[in-house]
Amino acid sequence: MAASASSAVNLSIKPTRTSLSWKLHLASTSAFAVSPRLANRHYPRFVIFSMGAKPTVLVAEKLGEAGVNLLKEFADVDCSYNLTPEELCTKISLCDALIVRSGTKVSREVFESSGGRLKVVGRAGVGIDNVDLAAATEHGCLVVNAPTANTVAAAEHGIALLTAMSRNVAQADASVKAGKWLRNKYVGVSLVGKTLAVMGFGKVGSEVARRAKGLGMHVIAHDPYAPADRARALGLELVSFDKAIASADFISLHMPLTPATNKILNDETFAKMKKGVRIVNVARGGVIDEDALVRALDAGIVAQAALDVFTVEPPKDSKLVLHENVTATPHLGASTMEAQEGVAVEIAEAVVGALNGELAATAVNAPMVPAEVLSELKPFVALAEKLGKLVVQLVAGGSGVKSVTVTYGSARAPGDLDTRLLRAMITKGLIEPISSAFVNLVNADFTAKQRGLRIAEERFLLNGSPESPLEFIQVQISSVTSKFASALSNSGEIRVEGKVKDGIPHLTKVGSFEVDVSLEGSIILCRQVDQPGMIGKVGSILSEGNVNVSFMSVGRIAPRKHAVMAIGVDEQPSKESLKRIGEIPAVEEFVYLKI
Ligand SMILES: NC(=O)c1ccc[n+]([C@@H]2O[C@H](COP(=O)([O-])OP(=O)(O)OC[C@H]3O[C@@H](n4cnc5c(N)ncnc54)[C@H](O)[C@@H]3O)[C@@H](O)[C@H]2O)c1
Ligand SMILES: O=C(O)[C@H](O)COP(=O)(O)O
Repeated sequence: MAASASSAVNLSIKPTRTSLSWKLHLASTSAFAVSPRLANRHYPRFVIFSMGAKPTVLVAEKLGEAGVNLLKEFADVDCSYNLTPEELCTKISLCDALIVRSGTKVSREVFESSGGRLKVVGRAGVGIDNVDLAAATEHGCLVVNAPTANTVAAAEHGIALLTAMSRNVAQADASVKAGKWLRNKYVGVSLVGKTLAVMGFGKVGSEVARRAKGLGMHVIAHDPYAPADRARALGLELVSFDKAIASADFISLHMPLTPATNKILNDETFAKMKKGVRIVNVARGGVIDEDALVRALDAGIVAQAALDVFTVEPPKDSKLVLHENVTATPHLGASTMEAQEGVAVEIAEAVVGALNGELAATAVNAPMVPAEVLSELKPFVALAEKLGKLVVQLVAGGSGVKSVTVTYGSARAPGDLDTRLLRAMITKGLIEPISSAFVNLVNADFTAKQRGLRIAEERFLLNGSPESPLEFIQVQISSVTSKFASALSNSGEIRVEGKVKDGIPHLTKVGSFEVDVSLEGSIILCRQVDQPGMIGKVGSILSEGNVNVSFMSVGRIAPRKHAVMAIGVDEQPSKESLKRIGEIPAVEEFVYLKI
């Protein structure tokens, strides 16, 4: 894969930020006290941590007690319900995490108002259409949800609405309470033998399908992304959208609200349905054009509708809700005691895990990297960030970094190496030293794109054992000038390469020079005429300046020609020491790099 140029971005070198703010990096220990139950998980941790204080979690909607208790073991928990948007924006700057259900709009303003402190939004449920995901990602805020605990509750509510609607339970109940006895008016329709089209064959849809089959219905499903074998396993057929809506006696909606599903039931699609079709919606109100549904009900195309969800919740002065053939519930799909306890625990664990650095399995806007993959990539993650940091400091001020190529040398088969994490850390290394941006796994790709920085990845397939995921990582920046000309490869790119040795990241190549210096502390790269006494001269200047040398390595093209010396230093040399190194006659160029 070749790197291709994209729009220019001029990155000026600024001092590296000291991180009083949250950091995203791998660490073996946790910054926060964790409940024994959570501490038992042995994941490498992406610590997004503060300075040892307990994090603050704002719970903005009622959450099951078990979840709140779990959060309290780890964080200061502020349960403040029914906040206005303005109150939420004010409070959020004091919070590290926010937990909501579907009733709170987590808008761009919320992320902007957080001043960078908000690091996790937990959605205690499935649908994340009330969270501005793009804004979350841009602000480096992880969004996690609780996708499984309310599935059965939602499916049961779907079935409850289906059966209640077909037998007019709600309308009949209201009439009895009004003192009427209308046995002829409320004659229903049977379900057995009728065709039910399940639209969206995911978690809830498949549970509804299973239950509807138990009621003797003929079930078909439409889902462009569902595997056919999952449908076959339940003994039903996946069909096209048009076939589903045209052949159904009942339609049950179970797809997420996305730009593609927004108002997917509209005048045009209602016109294609069987006259007298009945519709259940426990997904999201927005998948139906509500005005069109009123028209379809009035025209008798739709005989009845049972709705748990609405475009605007709660609906106001809604003709639809008041329609006599509509049964409405106030978004109760997930509202069983069992589901709410389950969701609360599921989201509390996800939020605590995320605050504590684990890559959440239910992350919505970040790659989900399995724990085993994380574990084996851990030393390479550190290498990736350090190489990124190093290479960008080799760029001469004023050169715009546009195009970076990362080459992974590995004996693993292509496709058997998940590089998203490594790419994110290289991006972090490239961007953070030269900007005030905070880059993490969530926003790395976005931040790179926003800066017009294109990062192309290549694989170099090595012979040998694929036991280790990687042999080396090489990072190249093209179309720039370097402040250390020896870092340029023969083809003119700034190039550095590194390996992991005994678990420690090492720099092993600079331009065409082989070196070997551990990437701890900082580094002086120095090009000189290869001659005796050079190591001693540089070493004594550093020791006179009280700078401890941790590592030294010389790479040369041929004896007595040019050599590049890489010196690892524990302390930052003074300007005077650096000046004296530059004045050694055989030294042709040198650079001091912070890592
Ligand atoms: N009423 C409630 O209280 C309640 C409770 C739980 C879930 N929900 C909602 O139910 C919906 C489904 O939840 P889930 O947990 O089953 O989600 P899911 O992700 O498991 O399933 C959604 C399915 O919809 C499919 N889909 C996507 N686009 C589609 C399209 N254009 N046409 C047809 N299918 C499409 C997906 O492939 C997926 O299989 C979500 O909108 C969720 O928010 C509501
Ligand atoms: O998407 C969901 O999980 C459901 O719509 C439930 O929403 P709720 O948590 O607001 O009940």
